Amino acid sequence: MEEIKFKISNLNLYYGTNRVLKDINLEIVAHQVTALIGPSGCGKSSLLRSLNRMNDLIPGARIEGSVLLDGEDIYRPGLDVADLRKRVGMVFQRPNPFPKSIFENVAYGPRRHGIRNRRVLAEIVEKSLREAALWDEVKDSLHKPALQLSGGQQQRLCIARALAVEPEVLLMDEPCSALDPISTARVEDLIDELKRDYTIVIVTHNMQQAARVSQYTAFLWDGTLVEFGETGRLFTNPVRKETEDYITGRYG
Ligand SMILES: Nc1ncnc2c1ncn2[C@@H]1O[C@H](COP(=O)(O)OP(=O)(O)OP(=O)(O)O)[C@@H](O)[C@H]1O
Repeated sequence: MEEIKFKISNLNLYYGTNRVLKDINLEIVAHQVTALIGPSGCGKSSLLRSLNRMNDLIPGARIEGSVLLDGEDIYRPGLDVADLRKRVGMVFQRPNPFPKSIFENVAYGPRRHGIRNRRVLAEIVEKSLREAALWDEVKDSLHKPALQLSGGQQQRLCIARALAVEPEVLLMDEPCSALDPISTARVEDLIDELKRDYTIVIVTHNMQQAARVSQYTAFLWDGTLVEFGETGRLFTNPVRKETEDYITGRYG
């Protein structure tokens, strides 16, 4: 039986009076990649952000319904949001390294969680950079400014930074949209490897990318989850007409 990492039930999200997610019911399978697709403004990023409560940072944002992580409601009163975001890490559209060295970017999270020992930090940095498939390129320049890396390297650095606190889930919001095709291919290969150890949810505008990297796909339209299923099936044999029109490029 597949393990369910997130169980999203009757989720509504409002920004002020604007309801942008409508009665979403969705289960995210552990150790698989789930892609969120749909036209611009349909609520993909909002749904992604509701999985680690990043929407809490938006004034006027409010949710109804529940999101269970390993069976526990992440919106329950008293939940430690910092701890939640340690378990559910995030990588953004544009690589956003800190203006510090490569080493310090990756060591930042572990330091914040109380790790001070230099040798332990160095081990975490190496392990995370290896996992993000960046180690070989930067091992001799760990103290160089991160902002001197190429865009594709910076995005892998941001993935390493997210992995350094040992999350269980990685949320990726269009992680390749600022990358060239070669860097995109590297990040896609990486996503495939990372699913062994992590549960991944990725927002993408690129349907070929969704088809390449994910095992499950959710198609959203105007805040509603129109169709969800195994990626191969959804792309070859969509049940809903809206899905078919979208994936064949008839709109969106
Ligand atoms: N910070 C915010 N404050 C108010 N409304 C917002 C905010 N962020 C998004 N919205 C609105 O919520 C709706 C869903 O936006 P969201 O960014 O989740 O969609 P999306 O599918 O990720 O879009 P895109 O593909 O263009 O990034 C849109 O109508 C958008 O205008």
